[in-house]
Amino acid sequence: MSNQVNFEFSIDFAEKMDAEDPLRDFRSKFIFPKVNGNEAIYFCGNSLGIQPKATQAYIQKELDNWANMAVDGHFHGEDAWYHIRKKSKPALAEIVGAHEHEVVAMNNLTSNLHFLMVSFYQPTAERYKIITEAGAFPSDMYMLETQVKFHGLDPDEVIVEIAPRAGEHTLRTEDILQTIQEHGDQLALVMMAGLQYYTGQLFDMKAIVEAAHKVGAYVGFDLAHAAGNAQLGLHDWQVDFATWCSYKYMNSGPGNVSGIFVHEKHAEKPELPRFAGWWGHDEGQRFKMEKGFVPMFGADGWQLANSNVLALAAHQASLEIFMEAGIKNLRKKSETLTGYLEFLIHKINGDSGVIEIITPKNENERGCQLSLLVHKGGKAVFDEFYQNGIVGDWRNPNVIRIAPTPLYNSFMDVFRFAQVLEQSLRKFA
Ligand SMILES: Cc1ncc(COP(=O)(O)O)c(C=O)c1O
Ligand SMILES: Nc1c(O)cccc1C(=O)C[C@H](N)C(=O)O
Repeated sequence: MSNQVNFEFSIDFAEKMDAEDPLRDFRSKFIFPKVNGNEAIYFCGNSLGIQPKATQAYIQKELDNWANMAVDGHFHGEDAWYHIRKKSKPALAEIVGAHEHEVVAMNNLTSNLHFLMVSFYQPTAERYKIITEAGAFPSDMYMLETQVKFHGLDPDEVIVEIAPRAGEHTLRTEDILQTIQEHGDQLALVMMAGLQYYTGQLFDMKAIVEAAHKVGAYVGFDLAHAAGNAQLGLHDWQVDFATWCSYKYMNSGPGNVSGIFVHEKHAEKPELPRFAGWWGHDEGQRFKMEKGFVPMFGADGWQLANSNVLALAAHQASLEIFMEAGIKNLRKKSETLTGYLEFLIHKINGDSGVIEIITPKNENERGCQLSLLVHKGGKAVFDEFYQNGIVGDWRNPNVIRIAPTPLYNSFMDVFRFAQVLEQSLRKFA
C-alpha cells in the first residue's frame, strides 16, 4: 500500500493525507491522555490502548442493570449476563479470522496460555519438545518453563528457542521451518508470538502451521500484539489455538479480558484434557448442578468461570468501533501510516546510522509498530519525546517502540513525531 504513495516530509503533505483519510473521524471517538497539561500524541497502543469515549456509558449501563435487577440480571433484560459472552463473538471472529464458535472472551492472557497448554501440550517420551522464539515476552517464557516443569521435564531439554542469525534482529521464516523439520518426531508443539513484541516482526503463521502439522505437532500463537493490528486468518491457516489480550490494540482498558481461539477441528473432542469450570459445561444442563463435566461445543467449552460483565462492557464499547471502521480499512490505513513513519525516520537519519529500524521493511512482515534501535544518545533521545508530548515506549537495552494506530493516530501525529526526533537527535546523538 504505502509504496504506492510518494511521501513527502512536509506539513502540507501530512495535512493532505489526513484530509483524504476515510477513517479520519474515528480519532474523535477516543480520549487522549495529557502530558505536561497538553493532549498527548499517543503511539503506545502496543502496550495500552486509549479509552473510547463510549466506554463509560457501556459500563454504566451494566452498573444500572446490576443496581436495578441484581441477581435477576443473569437471566433477564435484553443482555442477560448468562449469555453475555455471545455479544463479542462476531467482532472477535472478524478480528482474528475465525468462526464465532471458535472464539470466546474470558480470563487474562497468561492464564489462558496456561489453560490452553493443558489441552495442547501432552508430552510423551518420544514427542515432548516445544519450539518458541528467543526473547519472547517474559510472561510467555515463565509460562512455558513452568508448564514443562509441571510435567516433570527439564526446560533446557524441552524448549527450543529460535534466534536471529548473527548480525540480524529478526527471524527468517526459512530458519523457523527448518527448526520445525529438524525436531520433527520429537516436536509436540510450536508455541510462539504471532507478532513479536520487541522487534515488531509479524511471523508467517500459515507457513509455520503447515510445517508443524506436517511433522505431527500442534501450533499455538500468542496474539497479544497481533490481534486488532494485523490481518489474521486463524481458521483458514488451521491454527490449533491462540490467545490475546484486549487492552492493547483493542482499547478495552488496563488488564481487561483476554480472548481465546480453538480451531473447530477440536470443537467436539471431550477427550482433550482441560481444567474445567462450570461455565464450560453444557449450558442447558449447567443448573442441574450435577457431577460429570460435559464441555460446550467449541471455544466456549474452555470457559471456567461466569463472565466478568463490567470488563466485557468496556470490551464491547471498543469492539463496536472496530466493526464500524472495518478491519480491512484499518489495515490499509495502517500500512500507509507506518510506511510514512518509516520514510520520515529514514529522511532524518540519513546515512548517520544513529537510528536503525529493526522491524522488517516488508509490510506483510509487520503490523503498525516500528522498533528503533538507538545507537547513539541512549535513553535521552527517547526522554525528549515525552517532554514534547509524545508517548512511545522504551524497552531495554536500547529500543524505542512507536506504534501509530490507524484508529486514532493521524499523519500529522507522525509528522510531529518526526520533527521531535530530528530535534532530539540534534541535541543528543
Ligand atoms: C506477548 C505478551 N504476552 C503476555 C503478556 C502478559 O499479558 P497479561 O498480563 O495480560 O497476562 C503481554 C503483555 O503484557 C504480552 O505482550
Ligand atoms: N500490562 C502492562 C502493565 O500493567 C504495565 C506495563 C506494561 C504492560 C504491558 O502490557 C506491556 C506490553 N505487553 C508490552 O509489549 O510491552
